[in-house]
Order: sequence, then C-alpha cells, then structure tokens
Amino acid sequence: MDANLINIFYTDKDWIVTTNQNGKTKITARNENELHEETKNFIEIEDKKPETTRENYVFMKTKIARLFISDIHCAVKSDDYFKFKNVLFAGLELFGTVTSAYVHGDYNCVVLDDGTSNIICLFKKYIADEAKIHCDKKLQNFYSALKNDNTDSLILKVAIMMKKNTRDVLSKVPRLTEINIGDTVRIVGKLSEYNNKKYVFINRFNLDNSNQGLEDNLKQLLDLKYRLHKIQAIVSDVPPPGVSILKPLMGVDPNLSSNLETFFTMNYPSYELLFSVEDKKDPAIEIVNTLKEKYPKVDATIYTGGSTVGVNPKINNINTAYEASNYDLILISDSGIRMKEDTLLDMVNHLSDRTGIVHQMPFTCDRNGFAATLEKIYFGTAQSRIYLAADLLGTNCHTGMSTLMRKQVLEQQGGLKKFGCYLAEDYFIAQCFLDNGWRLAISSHPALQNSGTCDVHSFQERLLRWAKLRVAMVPLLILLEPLSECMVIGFFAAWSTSYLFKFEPLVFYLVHILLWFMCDWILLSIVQNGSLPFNKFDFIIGWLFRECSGPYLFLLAFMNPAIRWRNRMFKLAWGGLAQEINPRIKC
Ligand SMILES: CCCCCCCC/C=C\CCCCCCCC(=O)N[C@@H](CO)[C@H](O)/C=C/CCCCCCCCCCCCC
Ligand SMILES: O=c1ccn([C@@H]2O[C@H](COP(=O)(O)OP(=O)(O)O[C@H]3OC[C@@H](O)[C@H](O)[C@H]3O)[C@@H](O)[C@H]2O)c(=O)[nH]1
Repeated sequence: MDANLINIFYTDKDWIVTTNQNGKTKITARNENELHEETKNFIEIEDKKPETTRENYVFMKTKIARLFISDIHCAVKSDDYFKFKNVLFAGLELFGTVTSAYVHGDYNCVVLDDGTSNIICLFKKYIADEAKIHCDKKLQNFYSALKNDNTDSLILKVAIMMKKNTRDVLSKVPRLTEINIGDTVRIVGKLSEYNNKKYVFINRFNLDNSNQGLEDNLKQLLDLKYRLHKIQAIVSDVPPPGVSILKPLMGVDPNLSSNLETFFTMNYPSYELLFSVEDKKDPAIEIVNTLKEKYPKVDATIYTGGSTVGVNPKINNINTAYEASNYDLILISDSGIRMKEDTLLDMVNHLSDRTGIVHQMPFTCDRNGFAATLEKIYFGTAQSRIYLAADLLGTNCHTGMSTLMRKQVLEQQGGLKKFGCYLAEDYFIAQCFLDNGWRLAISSHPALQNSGTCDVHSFQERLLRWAKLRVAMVPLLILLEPLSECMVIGFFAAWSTSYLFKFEPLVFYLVHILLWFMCDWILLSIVQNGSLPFNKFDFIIGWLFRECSGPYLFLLAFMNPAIRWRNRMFKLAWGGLAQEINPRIKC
C-alpha cells in the first residue's frame, strides 16, 4: 500500500478505501489471490480536487474505477455516474478474458470475465465497422483532393486532421472479427443498466496478452483449460434460437431462491422457464411466484401435479411442461443448478449441425464446510477425469443435471416420456442421440451445483445411487470402475511390478499415490478456473477421504441394489429398466 495514504474512509471485509493528501482515492481488495496480477491494486488516480460533494460522496466527473466485475454488478447506477463504496465514478476500466463474442441487433457484444464474474460489453456495429471504413474512404478522398490542390488546401488540411482524430478514436474499438475468444483485454467504458442488468458501453478496447504465467501455460499444454473454459464465438447476425428451460422442483432448500433467480437474469435473448412441481402444496411454488413477480418480463410458467408416464419421478414431473414447451431447444436443468449469465449462450454456441446434446460437466459452487469440500474434490477429480476422457473418446458418460438438447430428436423417439421407464433417463437419452448419429458436446462452463443441503451422508447416498444405476446399465463397470480408483489400481500395480521387476511395493504404492494426488490437484484447479475455497491441507484430508471411501461405496452399491431416490424406492433390472418397489404404474 502507498506510504502517503493518510485517510481510511471506508472498510469492509473485502475492501479498504483510502485517500491521500492529494485527494486521490484508492480501493484495495483485501483478498487479492483471486485477481489477475494486473488488477491487484484498484487505483483510481485523478489529480483534480473533488469538484463538488453530493450527499456526502466525493464526486469527480472524470473518475475511472478499476473494480472486480462482481463488484460492478453491485454498484449503484445513476444518471451519468455510478457509485461504489461511497465513491462516485464516471467510467470504468475492466481487465479480463473474452469468453464470448457475438452480434446482437445493432451491437457487437463481448462477454468479459475476470474470474469473479462476467459482464456484457458492447459497442455499436456501425461505430466499430462501417464508420472506420467510411472514415478511411473520406481520408483517401481528402488526400487526393489535396494532391490535386484544386480546392482550398487549408480547409482540406483541417478536414483531414479532424477525420484522422475520428479514425484514431474509432481504431480504439476493434471489429468483432479482430477479437478472439481467450484474449486478455482492457476495456474502458461507461456503465449502463437495463432491466436490472449491468452492461458496459465500450469507449476504448486494448488487447493485453502480456500476463500469462507459467501455470497458465502448463494448463494450456494440457489443453483441458481450452476445452473447459474457452468459449467458441459465434459471430452471426442471426439471433441465437429460443430455448425452453425445464426446471423440475421438489421441496425447498436454503439456496433454492437464489439458484432459481440466476435463471431469470441470464443474458440470452429468447427463452421460457417451465417450472414443474409435483405436489401442489410444495413451498417451491411460492418461491417461483415471488421470482415471477420480481421479473415480470421473463416468460415463466409453473406446472403442478405431474403426470405418470413412467417410473422415473423426474420425467413424470416435467413431462407436462415438456409437452407445452414452445422452442426447438430444450434445457433440462435440475433444481440445485446455478447459471452464470452467459452459460446458456455458451451451451447454444456449442451446438453444431451434428451435435444433438450439449451438457455441463457436474461441478459445484464454492460453499463452506467439509461436505462442500468433499463434493468439490469428487466432482473436480475422480468424476472429471472420467467425464473428460469419455468426452474425448466420444463415449456416453452423460449426467443430466444440465442438458441442452434438440426437441426434434426426442420427438422422433416418441417424446420425453419414452425415457420414463429408466431411472437413469440421462444416460439413455444420450445413448439414443448417439445411436441416431448425433454427437454429444460438453459446455465450457461446468455445472454449478449449489444445493443448500450439503452433508456428507446425503452426498454419499447420492453417489451410491449413481453407482447402482451404472452397475445395472453397464455391467462391465463392475470390473472397470474399481480399477479406475487410485488406491485399487495402485495396489495391483505395486503387486505386479514387485513380481515382475522386483520393485519395492510399498515405495511404488506411495509414489503412485503421490503422483495421482498431484495430478488431481492440477485437474481440480483447471476445472475450478480460479482460486479454490479451501487450502491444501483441506484438500489432502478431503482427497484421502474420497479416495478411501470410493471403493467402499462401490462395494456397498454392488451388495445392495435397491435404490432410494428422494421419497421413493426402486429396483433395477440388468440393462437399466426400473421398477418402483410399491409400483404406481407398469412400464
Ligand atoms: C483400467 C482403467 C479403466 C478405466 C475405465 C473407466 C471406467 C469408468 C469408471 C467410473 C465411471 C464414473 C462415471 C462418472 C460419472 C457418472 C455419474 C453418474 O453416475 N451419473 C448417472 C446419474 O446421473 C448417469 O445416469 C450415468 C451416466 C454414465 C454412466 C456410464 C459410465 C461409463 C463411463 C465409461 C467411460 C470410459 C472412459 C474411459 C477412460 C479410460
Ligand atoms: O422424485 C423426484 C426426484 C427428483 N426430482 C427432480 O429431479 C432433479 C434431480 O434430482 P436430485 O437432485 O435428487 O438427483 P440427482 O442430482 O442425483 O440427479 C441426477 O441423477 C439422476 C438422473 O436421473 C438425473 O438426471 C440427474 O440429474 C431435481 O431437479 C429434482 O427436483 C423430481 O422432480 N422428483
């Protein structure tokens, strides 16, 4: 921190706002590890004295804020300035990575992410593209007129000077085609707000790729970061297609309202939300109604009562909503999922003529407690490695907590109800797409599970249920799945190398575990794409717990095949057909 800082005039758990004797204001983040090196110090420097004070806020028209994007979303917008931590700013400077770029109406849009959040930054197509061409043409004409010297050269010189200025301003905003996904950029602009969403109107746009560290390069070597977090740009004048989002709800947890709210605030031009609640007295209905009132412009409907079209209670719950859906793309999204503002756009961008399904790889939001750490470790290591490997090999490993699919393909099979006789409808839906020649793709955004109910017992129950589904559907996994566990394969590898090469088995086993552990840490950091919410010691404990309990859970699943899902019990036949143990209908 600067030595000449003399006055702390605002602090909280995240920020310290200070001024020095010249009246300069500095906002410093307390927790700096999440940020890019460049944005560690959020210094707004303006030599002018405050021009005026308004409602006790220091106000300088020319102030430029350099803030986290997540904080920009919390800033209060008013007239031609915005307020953050009691400081008024006229404009802002952002630093981050371009995660998406597309044309929307008259605007070129760039989605910028700085690791804390993302925001849409836009500039008029006309300004960016045609104006530059127009300017260059005019300049050419002026130059040739000046060369011929048959008009008043002074006027021409002034005109040339002015046009050059205009071109300089315009050249600070690139064309959309000049921007690449993954570019690190610096944007200066004005904050704007529409429909409770913040946007930045770009005044200046600079590429800045000078800050890639060794870690970044290593990750890129592995190519996983590219596959997971770099998003394809679709530069097109055609707006993205409409999406019908099916949200099956059953009961309420402490995070439900905030999770569902993220579906009302997505940056996507046309979508409808179709909530399904089986029990008409379910308190989830009240939560959805409150959100509908808060966001009246979002097209949202609630379907209650469900319909019994099969054994799978999730399918029974959403089938009516599915049949009422209006768009050609269907997103089935479980109740505990949170969406980033640009996730839906990213998923749609991953569709191609041959891709029928785009799914999000299961992962978790940052939450506190051992259970949350354990969940993050499981999804970011043991599960990600198989999920990504399966994706690479084109094998079906689809988990249906957030899946975008083409309705036309489902309809050809007889609709969603066709899959109601399976408990693992997700696996069979994906298999059906594959069998019909369609490809599956993984979204760049991992699925952010954020259920408010997070404890070790229910997490293990869930893993147990999934293991039972897998064993019934793909019996070969009885053999292969234990072999994919670090402790089990390590044991066999140590035994065989000691037999074949006379290696010391204990040393081999410990080195194997250490290497596996380190690879898992790297993989988890890649999937997280930012700082982890726990330290290395927590990781060691969570990782050891997961690795030791994994094979044990698998054994349990194998020994007792009865499946409990929420308030119902099921059993599965080999192949995956389900039967409810107090059946209500026959499949
Ligand atoms: C010598 C080592 C051989 C390794 C073979 C790998 C065997 C697969 C091991 C574990 C499977 C983990 C699956 C991860 C996520 C599944 C989550 C889940 O169970 N979801 C269900 C509920 O939503 C869903 O219905 C099931 C979906 C997929 C089940 C089929 C999994 C087959 C995976 C085969 C992957 C092959 C990858 C090959 C890697 C070398
Ligand atoms: O009886 C039920 C159970 C569940 N559901 C809904 O189904 C969704 C998933 O339920 P849970 O969160 O309990 O289950 P999981 O996260 O384990 O689901 C996962 O595994 C089983 C697959 O069939 C699912 O597609 C997959 O998302 C939720 O939105 C839930 O509200 C119902 O509508 N009715």
